[in-house]
Amino acid sequence: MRQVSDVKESYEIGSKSNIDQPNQELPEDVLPDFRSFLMYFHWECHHTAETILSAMALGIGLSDENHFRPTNPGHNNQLRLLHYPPVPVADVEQHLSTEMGAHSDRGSIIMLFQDDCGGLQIEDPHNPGVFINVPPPKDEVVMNVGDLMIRWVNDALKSTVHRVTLPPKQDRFTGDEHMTRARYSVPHFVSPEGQSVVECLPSCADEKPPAKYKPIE
Ligand SMILES: O=C(O)CCC(=O)C(=O)O
Ligand SMILES: [Fe+2]
Repeated sequence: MRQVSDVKESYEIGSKSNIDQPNQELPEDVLPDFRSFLMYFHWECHHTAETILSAMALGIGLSDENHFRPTNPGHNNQLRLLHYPPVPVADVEQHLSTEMGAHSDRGSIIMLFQDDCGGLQIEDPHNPGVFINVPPPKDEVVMNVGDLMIRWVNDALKSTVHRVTLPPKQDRFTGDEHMTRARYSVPHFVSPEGQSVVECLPSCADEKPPAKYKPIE
């Protein structure tokens, strides 16, 4: 079997109340204000996520727009800083390395901030195996539905399979060595509390379609 390596570096932080995954703090004198800014940004992202979750609750027909708040209070969220360092374009074209392989994210919803490099793709839900470019929107956030949310809503929403690959051809490399440009992205993963039971919402299941997934904790 040929090994395909994912080439990236990441740093993650979450709520200080998450004692199962304590933050690995950088010393304050190494990057002054880094910690406090990241904590501020983490909670700003969560507040925006709460608004999105409220819109989703109304969109799927719940009468309580705050339905997802008690199970998603933010203490199990993760803010991930991602750096995809330059790699030879030929390695990616020959499938010796990839930026990030195809996957769906686990939690409730995911908000993704990215620079202008491009390379993010989603799988066409109607054509498995066919990937579509998601051009980097300026000053916008890309939002994905996570694997736990689809259990709540009984597949009324889909969790998006996505991957990161080479940017479009005209912008694929820099320099004589044909290296990719460094890419930076910041996903914020919103996940339910560890003790929450994720089970099909009554309004999303009747005989047609019945609940497709068992409750999980
Ligand atoms: O870097 C990106 O644009 C996507 C990151 C991602 O999908 C992830 O970290 O799960
Ligand atoms: Fe992802």
